[in-house]
Amino acid sequence: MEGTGERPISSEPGSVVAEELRLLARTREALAEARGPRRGARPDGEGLRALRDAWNTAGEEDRPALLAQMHEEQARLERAREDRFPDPAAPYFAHLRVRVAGRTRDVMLGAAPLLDGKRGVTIVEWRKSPIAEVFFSCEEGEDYEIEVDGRIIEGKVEERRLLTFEGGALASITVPGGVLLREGDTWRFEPRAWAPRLVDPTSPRRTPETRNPFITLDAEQQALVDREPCAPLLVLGSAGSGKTTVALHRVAALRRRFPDVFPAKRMLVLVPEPGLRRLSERILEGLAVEGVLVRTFEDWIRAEARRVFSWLPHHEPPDPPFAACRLKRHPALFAAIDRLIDEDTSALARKLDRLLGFRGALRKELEARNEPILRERLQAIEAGLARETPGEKGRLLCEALAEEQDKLARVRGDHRRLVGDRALLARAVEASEGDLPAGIVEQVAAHTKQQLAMTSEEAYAHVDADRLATLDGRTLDAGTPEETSGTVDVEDYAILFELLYRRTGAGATKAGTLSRYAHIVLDEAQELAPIELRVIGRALDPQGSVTVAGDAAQRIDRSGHFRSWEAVMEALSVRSEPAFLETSYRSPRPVVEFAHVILGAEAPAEVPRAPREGADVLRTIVPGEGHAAAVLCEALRQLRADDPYASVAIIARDEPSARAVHEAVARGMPCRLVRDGDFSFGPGIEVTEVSEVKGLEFDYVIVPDASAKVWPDAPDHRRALHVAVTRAMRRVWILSPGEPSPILPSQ
Ligand SMILES: Nc1ncnc2c1ncn2[C@@H]1O[C@H](COP(=O)(O)OP(=O)(O)OP(=O)(O)O)[C@@H](O)[C@H]1O
Repeated sequence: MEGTGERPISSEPGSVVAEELRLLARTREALAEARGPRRGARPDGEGLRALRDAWNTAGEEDRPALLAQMHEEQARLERAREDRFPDPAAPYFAHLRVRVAGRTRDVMLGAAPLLDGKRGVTIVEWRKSPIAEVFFSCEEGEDYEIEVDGRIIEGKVEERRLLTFEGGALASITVPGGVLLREGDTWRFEPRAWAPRLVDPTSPRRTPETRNPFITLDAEQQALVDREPCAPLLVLGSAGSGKTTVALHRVAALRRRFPDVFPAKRMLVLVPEPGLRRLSERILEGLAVEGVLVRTFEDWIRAEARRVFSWLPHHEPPDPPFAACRLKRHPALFAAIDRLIDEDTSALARKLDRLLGFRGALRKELEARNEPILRERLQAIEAGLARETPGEKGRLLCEALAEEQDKLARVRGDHRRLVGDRALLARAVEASEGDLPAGIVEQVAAHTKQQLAMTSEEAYAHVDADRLATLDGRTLDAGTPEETSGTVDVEDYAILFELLYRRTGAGATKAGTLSRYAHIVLDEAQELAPIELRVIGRALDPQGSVTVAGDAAQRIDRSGHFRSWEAVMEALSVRSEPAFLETSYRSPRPVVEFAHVILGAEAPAEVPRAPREGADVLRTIVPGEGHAAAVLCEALRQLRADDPYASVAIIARDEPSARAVHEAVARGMPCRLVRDGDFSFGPGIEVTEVSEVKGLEFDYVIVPDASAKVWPDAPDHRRALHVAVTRAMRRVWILSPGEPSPILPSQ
């Protein structure tokens, strides 16, 4: 890029404004020229040229169709050209002035690039360009090095400014020590920093030693831990009130006091996410408990199902439809299972009726013709009917069932029918009383059909294996809709156990048995569906006990099947009055109060007690994602200096948002994108999504995407935001790029 040839900007506000306005004017000129006349875009596409040629040689009858195609192509080209240009109303959001090889250069950062050497205008894409990284990672006056096309380029940052626009006009410019704000035709200087100072001034800095402090349980918690070993325990309470702590301390206490009744191998801790699995393992380790199995529910039931139903396919679909997950976990599926079993039983009853009718006919026949073969048949039937159990019908039914002793094959057939038979699926929809949409039947049936279809490897089993090998070593169906073939959904495992139980009254097949435990901890139990809870209940020894911990306000499972805690305990086949923990230990008072308001109508009547004071929740609104990235990097850089051993979680709404934020922040500083619970539980910056952080905690929590678009006002978004902010042990920062989420309390 060429230098502007202008004097470096002085700190005098007028000259800064004048220079930015000049740059803007030049940019708009460059933009107008680059975009060209709006109508009649140049026919620069190959496709359009080909269509024009075809038009010249086409007969009259083909021309209308060709014309339509040409219009379409033209529109496509125009769209493509439009998309590549910056928005004239706000063409960039940042200005970087660097000195490279003795020359000064101005680089603007925006969503779309623009280059006009003649006018000295360079706008780079902030997400991709190497020079944009300098803006995010360096202070004014710092030297930098970047790699461009394999070459190292060195330079020095001279100026770094963030800009905002309102109604197409420049509205603010950051300058050292503050910001210049336009007010009508004049500009005013306001002393304030770009980004808020996140450090919590009320707590001492973290040191490596201040992690994992030893906890003394309060009297209420201790009483729960000391409960009768065989009594079930339901422990409820708001976020951070110590539910996990109590559940795991109870495991330690049972191990310590009754090692023979509760051997480690016969104790199971089930959690919803891998992050909480790892944290629970660490806490148990801290309590000197070894050998207790800690699993996510999915991992546990997958392993159980694969052992008991050895014929199961080995793969789960990479991207299963939400409809299947929703219906398969819905309590209304029980109605479909009932019908499936009933239909089968009535088929057997019909068979029996025929048999009884046959006996009557045989008797009459024998009276008429006294033939030995008829006598033998009648004797055989009567012998069968006369065996000692109450009621002929019931006995015959049992016999008929016993005939089909291969229960395994039966469960397999039942399962295929249940998830593939439209009439049975429709029964579930009907039983849901409007909760499940009618269209879900078709979606699930189609998904099942695809799952039962042969994979390409099976279909082409007769072809040489090396001819079937793909270049990237993946399966033939990978990345195609056929990759669902030959798979089983994770939700099917609980259904299979339910069917097995209905058929056999037990959880065993020839291949294996559902494991049994002397004690099971169920953490974040609000996330489990009744059909899943029933399997867990059956995995409990008859004398075994269970600790259930949860908080209905934190349920973020998208399929939303939680009804009540009574229903949870009933599905587990245990009874216990709930115990409530009243004190929020994790977060300071301002965070607890903020999180309470976020819940809206679902908030409990009382704000949880929070004995610890702390810093206010910070809130920042910026015009867009580019600004958000710049402000985030600035604030994090400062936080790293202020509290270097702190753990910082940037918690986005979902995975795509977490990826985008990570990509942006990683331009400015080291940070990790965390998936599958791979948290460090130590100092550093980690970017993740809400569903990953259930049950976890971090010193600082940043919600980086708190806009109306990403967090609309709906109960599930409210609960998810509540979960995100209640992870904070010190401070919360809510950053809204664009219009803030309506969930946020008014300031
Ligand atoms: N009696 C106590 N005194 C001090 N700190 C405690 C006490 N009980 C629990 N804590 C701490 O409070 C934090 C939250 O505890 P825990 O994770 O058990 O809460 P939770 O109710 O399971 O939270 P969530 O619902 O968010 O999963 C932890 O850091 C824990 O060490």
